[in-house]
Amino acid sequence: MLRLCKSAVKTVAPVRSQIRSPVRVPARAPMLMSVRHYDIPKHLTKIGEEANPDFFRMVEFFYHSAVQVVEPSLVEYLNKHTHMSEKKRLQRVAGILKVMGSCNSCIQMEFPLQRKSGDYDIIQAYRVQHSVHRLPCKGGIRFSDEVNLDEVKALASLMTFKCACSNIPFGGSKGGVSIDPRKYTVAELQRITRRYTLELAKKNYIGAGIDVPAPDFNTSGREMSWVVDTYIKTLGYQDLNAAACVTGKPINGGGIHGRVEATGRGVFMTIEYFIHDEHFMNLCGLSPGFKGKTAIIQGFGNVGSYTGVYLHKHGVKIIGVCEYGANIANPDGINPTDLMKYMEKNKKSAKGYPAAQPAGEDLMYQKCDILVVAAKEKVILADNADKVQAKMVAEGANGPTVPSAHSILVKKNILVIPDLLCNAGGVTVSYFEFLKNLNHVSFGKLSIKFWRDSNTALLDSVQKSLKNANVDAKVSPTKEFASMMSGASEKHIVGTGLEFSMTNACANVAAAAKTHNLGIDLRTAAYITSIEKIFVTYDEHGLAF
Ligand SMILES: NC(=O)C1=CN([C@@H]2O[C@H](COP(=O)(O)OP(=O)(O)OC[C@H]3O[C@@H](n4cnc5c(N)ncnc54)[C@H](OP(=O)(O)O)[C@@H]3O)[C@@H](O)[C@H]2O)C=CC1
Ligand SMILES: O=C(O)CCC(=O)C(=O)O
Repeated sequence: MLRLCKSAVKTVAPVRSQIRSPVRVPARAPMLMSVRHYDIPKHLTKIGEEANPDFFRMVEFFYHSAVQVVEPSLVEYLNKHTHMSEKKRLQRVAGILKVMGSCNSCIQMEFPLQRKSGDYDIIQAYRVQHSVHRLPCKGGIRFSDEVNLDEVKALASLMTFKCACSNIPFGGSKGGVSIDPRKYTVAELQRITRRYTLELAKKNYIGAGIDVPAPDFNTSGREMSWVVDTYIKTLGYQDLNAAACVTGKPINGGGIHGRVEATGRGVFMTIEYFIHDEHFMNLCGLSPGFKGKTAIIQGFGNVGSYTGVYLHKHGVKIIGVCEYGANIANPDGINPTDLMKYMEKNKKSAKGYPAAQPAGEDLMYQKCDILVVAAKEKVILADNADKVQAKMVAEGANGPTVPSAHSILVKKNILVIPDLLCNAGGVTVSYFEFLKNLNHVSFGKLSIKFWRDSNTALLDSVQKSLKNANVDAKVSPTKEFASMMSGASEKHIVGTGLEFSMTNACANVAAAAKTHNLGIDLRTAAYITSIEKIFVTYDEHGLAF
């Protein structure tokens, strides 16, 4: 796959490993080196033009396209192995890139379910571990009648690159059960989830050190409770860390404050980062800042609704919401919290929402500043990308844009915040929940009393000093200090930890876009930051026995 073109000369930057600065990282001074040419694998060469490619092929294509840009600097990075010949270094780079692009393992299962009616269904389900370069692997479980092996492989590979992009030390995996949950009773869904978990446990595909699922499309804390309960009561009964076998659990079952809204909150944080970046705003033709901005949200489930809540809180007018079978619009703005309450009471449908008007099928293509796509994959295709009028697209969903559409959006100077960066808030807070479970104590619990006592003693001491100096004053904490006297709460730690992580990831991606002269193409930049980090791991740990 690698071909060496000795004649050409190009400037590229060396691999940056684990940039940790929470603020914008300046692009490194480029280094002079020879260009190598990396060929996209043959089976993917047409994917860039296909109208509706397979999902896994799509992610593979994005990965290999980014490799084409970054491969010379990976070769350069291996110059540090002075004992290796040039040939060996090239072989090592090619080997690492092959491993990184391949899927480690997949399981496909079929099990029976007796329906309430007495009939039997055969349920098909999957779990894919794309990368085990870090363990455990991490990725949600999706319930949808569209689930198939290709989709789960694609989603698992996205998890690999997503975790690396945000410095979350996990490999990538994903699970899916091929059912339409609306067609099953709650009791039936519980039996499906428990049987699925048992199959994962028997096949060694779940466990705190192995593979840790979480919620995704059509699943939530309820299903995660069933997962952890099944695991603890069966194969995990001797495992002290059994509660860490899944994240996104309700608080009472070992969950963490802030996971429910984490993905949407993270989507908002990425929009916030780029909307305040003058360079990228110039490229897409928007004025920096939230003032006067409008947004349309496609998919108002967990991710879309919380993204809306945070955008609204920061003054962005939500002028349209596209939901399955019910598009609604209001040029004066929709209140997302109010809409969430309405949908909760209205069988999760936005139909008939009184504070907005029904809108046509083309709502997604109406003029707005920010389009949030938060429903599912392959929504922006070659034949509708041209219709998108937003200046920014935030990919709350996984894989909403196919490669041919991605090229059209880039040509139109639309700033796309790519899925692997944009929706990483969920897995980030899942990581915090995982740590909480391994610690067997919630964040702050051991130090709260100490901080309260210590700060109270500080105020007493100031009061006494004033008294000794004959100053008659009552020392009392300000409202702000009073709220911090007991140190950081779990909620506070999760909020600030998430912000640190998302901002850092955005800064790394922005820096990679500049270093590699990618202009507005943040997707390639995001893949590059992930590839660089995973590459260093394989180089240091080794890749084959
Ligand atoms: N939950 C999480 O933590 C994370 C989720 N994601 C991704 O975000 C996306 C959404 O997931 P999540 O919010 O959890 O899922 P939910 O099931 O909570 O919400 C999905 C929403 O999208 C709607 N929808 C489905 N198809 C369409 C369509 N064609 N047009 C408009 N709306 C549609 C659904 O409506 P209806 O209910 O009527 O079908 C539902 O309201 C997925 O791609 C998922 O992989 C990414 C990172 C983390
Ligand atoms: O929270 C997690 O572990 C994974 C969430 C997820 O499935 C995703 O980011 O797509």
